[in-house]
Amino acid sequence: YEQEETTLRELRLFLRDVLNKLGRDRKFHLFAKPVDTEDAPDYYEIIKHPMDLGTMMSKIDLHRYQTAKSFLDDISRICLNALEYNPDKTPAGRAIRHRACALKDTAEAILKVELDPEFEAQCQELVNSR
Ligand SMILES: O=C(C1CCC1)N1C[C@@H]2C[C@H]3C[C@@H](O)[C@@H](O)[C@]2(C1)O3
Repeated sequence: YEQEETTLRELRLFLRDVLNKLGRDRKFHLFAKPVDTEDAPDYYEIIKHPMDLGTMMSKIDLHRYQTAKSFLDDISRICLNALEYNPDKTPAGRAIRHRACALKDTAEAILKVELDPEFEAQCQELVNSR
């Protein structure tokens, strides 16, 4: 049991570090907090599964991520929502779409370099065993 808690603690530390790296990049600031309906009144009519980097940090602390894959799934959700809501028809929409793709690619690139596949496999085994 202790070994399992040690593994999950290490995962939380790793994921906070990844989020901090993404949060330091100014071009990802628009993904930092939930979309404000003041700015986009129809946003939550269109986007049914909103996600943002601040919510992800809370989810880490709530022990909502048992694997790095589930963390990446939420990053992909942020990207998908941005592509869905922001059409490729205006410079503003294109800029958001570009940054959404950069967010996803950057997160995947960090994990490719910093995440040990063995460690991720150990996390997945933990999920399977529970
Ligand atoms: O999709 C997003 C965010 C980017 C990733 C989440 N928004 C929808 C609105 C449209 C556009 C301009 C502002 O109205 C601002 O509120 C938003 C925020 O950007």
